[in-house]
Amino acid sequence: MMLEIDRLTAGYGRVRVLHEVSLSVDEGEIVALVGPNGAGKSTLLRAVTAMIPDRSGSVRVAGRELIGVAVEDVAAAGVAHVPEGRRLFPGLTVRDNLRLGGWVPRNADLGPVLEIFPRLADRLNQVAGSMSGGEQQMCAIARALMGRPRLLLIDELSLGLAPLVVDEILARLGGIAESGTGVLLVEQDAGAALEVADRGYVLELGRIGLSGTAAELAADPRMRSAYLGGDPPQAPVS
Ligand SMILES: Nc1ncnc2c1ncn2[C@@H]1O[C@H](COP(=O)(O)OP(=O)(O)OP(=O)(O)O)[C@@H](O)[C@H]1O
Repeated sequence: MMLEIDRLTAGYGRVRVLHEVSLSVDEGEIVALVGPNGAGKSTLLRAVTAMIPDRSGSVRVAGRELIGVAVEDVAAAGVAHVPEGRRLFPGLTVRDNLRLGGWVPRNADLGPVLEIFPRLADRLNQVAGSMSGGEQQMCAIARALMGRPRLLLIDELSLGLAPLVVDEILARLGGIAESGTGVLLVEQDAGAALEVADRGYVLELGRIGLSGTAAELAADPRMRSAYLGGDPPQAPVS
């Protein structure tokens, strides 16, 4: 397993947000984590990356325990995080944003990430803040890939983007996973996430409510009525 979370409890000070959450992401697998606002999805990503100190349970990446280690050790274990809102350096060029993502910036080879996001190749000298939202999201994911992570955590990829742009970016995740990287995708847009994911989990009030393959979740009546905009299950007509 690339990521194995076992009974993770986490929160902020005395407020517990996650309650004994267990989930996994295999090598080369795309796993969607969906659920309502405030369920704790971003908190789960922050707990994996050691950005919040109040954690218990187990978080293992490629077999290595990350509970109790510091943020820099998380990066060294091969975890990259694309946070909500992208957090690019808007005044720096695309090239410099990408180079900052490499663990050894001076030696960073941009080739592999430009292959995944060719659109960035034409914009290397443009300042990141002047690009479209979709291009900025590509830049944020590309920056995270510069360290050749084993595990890529992406928070709200679709935030503020048009559906067609979201589809274009999501379509690239397959290529990233093909190289063996595990992808954990936190997404408000459950329908779009399940289209590219292999499996998924639904987080509700800090607990896993439902899980299964993407096809199972997409067909689940509760999932359809709550998150996929489908009709609620109908009573049988007598
Ligand atoms: N820094 C913080 N300090 C205290 N409470 C926080 C902090 N960040 C988040 N929370 C609380 O933790 C809970 C879960 O928030 P989180 O952002 O993880 O949810 P989410 O599922 O990602 O929601 P959304 O889809 O709206 O981003 C919320 O009740 C939120 O108010």
